[in-house]
Amino acid sequence: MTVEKTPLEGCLLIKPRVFKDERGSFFESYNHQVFQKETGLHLEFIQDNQSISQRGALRGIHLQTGAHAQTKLVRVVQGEVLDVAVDLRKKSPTFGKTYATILNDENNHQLLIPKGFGHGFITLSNNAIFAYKCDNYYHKASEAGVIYNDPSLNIDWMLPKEELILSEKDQELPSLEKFRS
Ligand SMILES: Cc1cn([C@H]2C[C@H](O)[C@@H](COP(=O)(O)OP(=O)(O)O[C@H]3O[C@H](C)C(=O)[C@H](O)[C@H]3O)O2)c(=O)[nH]c1=O
Repeated sequence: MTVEKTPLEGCLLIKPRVFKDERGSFFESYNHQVFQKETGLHLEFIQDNQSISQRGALRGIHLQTGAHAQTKLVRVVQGEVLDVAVDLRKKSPTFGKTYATILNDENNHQLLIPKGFGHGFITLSNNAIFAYKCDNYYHKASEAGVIYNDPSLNIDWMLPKEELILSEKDQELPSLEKFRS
């Protein structure tokens, strides 16, 4: 696997080595030893999540705060999403800055979303199976987030507004400014 830095400190783009033959393809979606060696990070992922979304479904921008903050290693098992990491670390020089990349079942790319980052994605394929590893357990009371279309984030979600499908919760998330205050 190769590991590429992004403009946001700690947010890494990970490209696994894919073996293809006449039957199809194979790759190690996670190897603890290789991950530690290539990233230099000593993380212990303790919860795996999976969500299935239809085209236009936009989940985010979410994070857990404080002692329950999570590092996430995210990927697409099937389909395609635009995945977005938002630096919400209040003392970071890149606070409010975003990094977006296409994750799909062709490139098999993964994104490492550090603690303190907001995370969201929009589903671009008819359906998408999204899987990710977390280094801290779900803790509802620690959930926070920022509204997906905050103008100061300037995220191009690629689909027209009328195609977007959001949860009630996500439609009521605060602005970046409110999150920061
Ligand atoms: C995240 C989570 C949720 N749940 C329950 C809570 C709700 O009853 C139901 C759906 O939760 P929610 O609507 O928050 O799911 P998503 O919108 O996919 O949330 C995720 O979306 C973005 C992209 C993220 O990065 C986060 O991991 C996570 O916030 O699953 C659990 O039981 N455990 C969990 O770890």
